[in-house]
Parts: sequence; C-alpha cells; structure tokens
Amino acid sequence: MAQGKATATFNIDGLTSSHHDDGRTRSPLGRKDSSPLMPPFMVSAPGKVIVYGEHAVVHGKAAIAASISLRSYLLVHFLSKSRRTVSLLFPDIGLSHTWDIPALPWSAFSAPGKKKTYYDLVTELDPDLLEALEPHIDNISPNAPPATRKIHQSSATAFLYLFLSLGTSSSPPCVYTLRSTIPIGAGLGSSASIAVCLSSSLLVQCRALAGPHPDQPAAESELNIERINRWAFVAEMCIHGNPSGVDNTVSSGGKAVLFQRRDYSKPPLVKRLNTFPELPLLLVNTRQSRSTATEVAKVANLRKSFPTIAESVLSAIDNITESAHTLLTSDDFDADSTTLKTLGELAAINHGLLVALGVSHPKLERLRALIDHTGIGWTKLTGAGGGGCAITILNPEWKGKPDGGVNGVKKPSPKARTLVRNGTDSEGSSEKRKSGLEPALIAPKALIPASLSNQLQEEGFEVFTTTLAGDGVGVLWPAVLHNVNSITNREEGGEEIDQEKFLTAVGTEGIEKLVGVSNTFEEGHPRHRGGVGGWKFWRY
Ligand SMILES: Nc1ncnc2c1ncn2[C@@H]1O[C@H](COP(=O)(O)OP(=O)(O)OP(=O)(O)O)[C@@H](O)[C@H]1O
Ligand SMILES: C[C@@](O)(CCO)CC(=O)[O-]
Repeated sequence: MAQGKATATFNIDGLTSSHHDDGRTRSPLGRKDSSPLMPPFMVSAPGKVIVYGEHAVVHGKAAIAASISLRSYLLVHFLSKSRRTVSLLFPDIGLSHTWDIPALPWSAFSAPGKKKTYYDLVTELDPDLLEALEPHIDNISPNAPPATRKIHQSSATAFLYLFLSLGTSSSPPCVYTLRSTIPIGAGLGSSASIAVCLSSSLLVQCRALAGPHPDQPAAESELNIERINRWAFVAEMCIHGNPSGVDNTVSSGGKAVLFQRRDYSKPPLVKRLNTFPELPLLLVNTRQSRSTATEVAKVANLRKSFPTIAESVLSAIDNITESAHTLLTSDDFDADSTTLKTLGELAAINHGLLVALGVSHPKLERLRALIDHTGIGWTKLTGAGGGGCAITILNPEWKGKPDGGVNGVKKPSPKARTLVRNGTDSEGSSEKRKSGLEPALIAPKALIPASLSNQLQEEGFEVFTTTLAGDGVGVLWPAVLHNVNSITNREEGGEEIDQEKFLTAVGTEGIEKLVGVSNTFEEGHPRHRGGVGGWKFWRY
C-alpha cells in the first residue's frame, strides 16, 4: 500500500483482541472471551482504470472502465457479545476508531421514512442522517492534521452510514480491518473498492446475499452484485460527493463495462464487456495525490462558468467513448495495429479534452511528454486527474530498442530495472487468458524502453503492472485459505487469516501472498488460491 504501512504495533485504541487458532477471541488481558457468533471472514474488491470517459460520465455521458488486479481486502472479526463496540482499523490511512454500538444514532436511522432495507435503491444521502452522524464523526483522530482528519472522516462516514442503514442496535460487536494494494487518490478507484468491501461485508452480516458459489446461476449472481453495488454507491457518495457510480460498478462486478447514468434517480445503464480485449497498456502513477471530489467540483464549476463550451467538450468525450465502444464490440474486432492505433488516438484526444476541462496536472503533462518522446504509444490520464495515474495504449509498431538506450538517453541503473515489476510469468498469464479470466497483461516488460523506465523513476514516477478485467467482489468465508498446488491440483493445507497476520503482512507483495485472490508465487511455482474453501466470486 502506498501510504501508512501496517505494523504489528498498530492496534485499536489499545485493544489487541484477535481471533486465535482455537477459534476464540482473546481480550487485551489475555482472558478468553466467549465464542464468537460468526467466524472471521474476509471480502475483497478490485480497483479500476477508466479507459475512456471519466468526468463526462458524471454528467450523463458514457464511459468505458475495467477492473484491475490491485485490490482492497477487509477482514471482519467478531468480539465477545459483552463488548458492544464496533471498530475500524484502516492502517493505510492511519485510522483507528471505536464506537459504542448502543450510543450510535439508531433512532434517526430507523425513524419513519428513514429506515432502509438492503434491497432499496438509495440515490442520495439524507442530510438528516448525515447530521445525526456528525457527533460520532467529529471526534475522530482529534490530533491528526486537518487533511488527514478529512480522509479519516470520509472513510468513517461511509462505514457508519452503511452500518446504521443495514444493521440494528443489536448488531454483533466486531472489528473491520482493511488493507489495500491500490494507491490512494491515484485514479485507480481506491475509494470505490473500499466502498464495495464495506457494502459486501455488511450485507453478508445481515444475510442479504446468496452465495457466492460455483454453481450459482448467472442471474442470481448478478442480483447479488447489484445489491452490493447499490450500497457501495451510497458509501462512494459519503467519500466523494457526486460520484457517477462507474467505479463502484466495475469494482463490484469486475470485468469491463460501458457505463452511463443519465438520470440519477434511476439505476445506470451498464453493459458488461465480457470480451474486453487484451489491450497492451502501460500504467504510470505520478504520485501526485489529489481528491476526486475536488476534481469533480472543478468540472462542475467550469460547466457553470462556460455552459456551452463545457457541454461541447463533454459531448466530444462522449463521442470518443462511443467510437471506442463500437470498435471494441464489432464482430470482426481484432487487436491489430490499425485498431490499436485508432484506440490509442482516441485515448490521446480524450486526454486533450480532459486538459481542456482543467483536470490535468503538470506532472501528468511531464509524464506524457516523456512517453510521447519515445513514441511507444498514446497516453491519457485515468480517473479523476489532477495527478494520479496515466495509461498508455502501447503501439505494437513501435520500433525502438526495449532494453537499449533510446535517442541517446543513458542506459538504466540497476535500480531502474526493478521499476517495472512484472508479477506474472508469461506461461501463467497466457493460461489464464485462455480461460478468459484475466485477459489483459499490462505493460509487457519488453515493450518498455529501459531508458524510459530509468527516466520515469528518476523523476519520481512509478510504473505498475496489473491485469485488466478480472473478478469483482469476492468472499473468503471463513477467513481460512486453502492452498491449491497448480501442478498436483491438490490442497496443501489451510491457513487461518487472523488480524495480526493480516496487519503484519508487508506491502503489496506480503498482502497478496497472504490473502491474494489470484496467483501467488512461491519459489517460482504458481500457487493458486481460491480452490475449495478459498475465495469465491459472483460470476456471470
Ligand atoms: N486503503 C484505504 N483505507 C481507508 N480509506 C481509503 C483507502 N483507500 C481509499 N480510501 C478512502 O477513499 C478516499 C480516496 O478516494 P478518491 O476518490 O479521492 O480517490 P480514488 O478512489 O483513489 O481515485 P479515483 O476516484 O479517481 O479513481 C480516501 O480519502 C479515503 O477516504
Ligand atoms: C472523475 C470520475 O469520472 C471518475 C473517477 O474515477 C468520477 C466519477 O465517475 O464518479
């Protein structure tokens, strides 16, 4: 995780309760509490990239987005019934807070006309309910700097709004521990992925979901994903005001989608793009953080100041998305160099229009200049902009030397060579692609000129490798992972995931190795998790 790595010493307000191998929880004093009502469980949801149409999608236009393999993981463990507390432990942002369950404003949330059920469609936040939450949000992280407090408060508001909407005053005492491999505020849908984790965990707890299980009919899976997505949208509204819903939709259902929301009082149009192609993409983070809410507000202000001009820019973006969609879904689609050139040029025009909307950043422009200079492909910002990440659709006809110097730029330092981290070997990924599960490998190492990697690293940029269009929300119930050896196809024992192991896993690699939903690698051998008793996904 980019910010605030977890350490073993991180605990909740001095509370060190954790689930132990004997299936019981222990208090800070080491005393055994009574057996928990439910075993600990986990949920996980992916981040996303928007390929075309960000910002325009907030104003009723279409966007195309795909899930990525970077994910958030949420562990829920239960405390003894006598405790009556609920805690959030979000070490990535340094948040640790505990509330007394009976002291929360249950009466406001269950008042006539306010009470919601899990299947309701909530399209706006209720100001009375937000006001009722205020005293329980105001006292969070009193000593943190204002910007940090704001981040803590928005994540906590998302949690409490859902906890009080979906739970009751007799909800079981528990702890929600979250870790994410998605950089925060980088345009990769970190907020949507935590929104989906919160929504799915609370819906699991109130038994509002069926499955997931491998034989589940597609229509039933879809219904469950939709249920999770609706409440994730509510959490997204708590975090960044006026979301279109595209991020939480991709994070819930995974894969890739064409998304459009013309009328906010109705569900959006979502067309799943199940045959989303293997777009060769490079993903680079400027490491310039920003808030989606701020960038979305900039475009809203531009629309107020220049309504006609802003509308024509947004319509032009809509045309780009539509052209790309037509191309991507045509019967004779072939990711040949002519098609990729068109998709790339559309991306580059889309970026220009985002610049016109005022949501680029000097660092994004610098990044684009560096990449354009090599001629390896077409670059645009992805997500809210103002910093964050850019994607490059790679040009298969690029004639430079991947591992040599380009245009006289010096050879890379050994440090720079580690910059492009490619966690998947070519055999493993092509096998997965054949099965249609994770079709796209981003930034094949050999396609990136080493001199570019070098330069990017020297200027503080970060290159990611990830796969596109994988699974959406997943559940690990109970939080025990069975390792399946991909060579023998046999289970190799189970591993219970407790809070301590989860908190002490180091970085993205440690988290993925401990609880990752897809392949992890051990001594060069792929180790598949997700067999019997492992992660399960709603698929359709
Ligand atoms: N790992 C995390 N732990 C706790 N809260 C998180 C985490 N990741 C994201 N958040 C919440 O989401 C907010 C960031 O959301 P924001 O929409 O600004 O960025 P993003 O979702 O990464 O980017 P984009 O919306 O452009 O894809 C944080 O301020 C925080 O409230
Ligand atoms: C900028 C935006 O279009 C995408 C953020 O990932 C906002 C949204 O759709 O909610």
